[in-house]
Amino acid sequence: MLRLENVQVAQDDFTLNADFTIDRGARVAVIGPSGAGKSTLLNVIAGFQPLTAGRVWLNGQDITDLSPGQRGVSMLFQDNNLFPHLSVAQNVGLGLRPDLRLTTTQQDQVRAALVQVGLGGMGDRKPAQLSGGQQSRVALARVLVQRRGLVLLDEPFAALGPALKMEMLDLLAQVLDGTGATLLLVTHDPEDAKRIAPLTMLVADGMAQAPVQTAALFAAPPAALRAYLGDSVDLPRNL
Ligand SMILES: Nc1ncnc2c1ncn2[C@@H]1O[C@H](COP(=O)(O)OP(=O)(O)OP(=O)(O)O)[C@@H](O)[C@H]1O
Repeated sequence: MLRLENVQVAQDDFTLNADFTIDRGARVAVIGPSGAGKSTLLNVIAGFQPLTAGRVWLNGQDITDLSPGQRGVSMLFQDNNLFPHLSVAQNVGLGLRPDLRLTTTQQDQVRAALVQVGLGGMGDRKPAQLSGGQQSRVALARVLVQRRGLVLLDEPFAALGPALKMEMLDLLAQVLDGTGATLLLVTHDPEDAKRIAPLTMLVADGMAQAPVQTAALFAAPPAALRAYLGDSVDLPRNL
């Protein structure tokens, strides 16, 4: 279980408050206007950004003062964060050991993660020798290989076309089915939320609200969500 208890993050004129609980194994989409604090929220949970007030709990442990590496949390950033001079396998291996001194078992884990995302046999390539979709798969494999209980994805597939993005979301769901990890997925696309996340959290007006049922939220969006979605909620699907 992830618990943000009276959390506040303040920087310059920006403030984000959060007070919510997410059950272990839940899948939550994080949606809201640009600049509302979605990335900030993930950074706080991952330990990359300090709190001004409050505590963060993960499975009963107070992780507020732990470094990112000690938290049992994996985070995937918007740009995939692949290193062009390293091979695909090395990029995945970084998830296990930043110095890449992998044991034979860890090398096997890297190979298995690459197979899992459909990149078996491509470990020796450089990222530039892969398509955009394949590069996203490498980044996902790096998250998988860590086998952490909480996975934070910050618009991971935003650069992909619709079909490829759906494919990646389905792959992600399949992988989470296997590991039982909790997911927080930042997205600007309501369809992403509907496809993968039974719960959705709205971040708006300085507040990360408690997650609610995705279907119910989009069926009757509150004012802040309506303002963000604009008319797009009413557009026919084929437009
Ligand atoms: N490194 C930083 N230093 C100072 N302010 C920052 C920094 N990064 C973000 N901010 C500010 O913090 C606020 C929240 O930004 P954040 O990136 O969390 O929003 P977001 O909801 O993820 O936006 P987007 O959807 O555009 O990615 C914004 O006002 C932004 O300008």
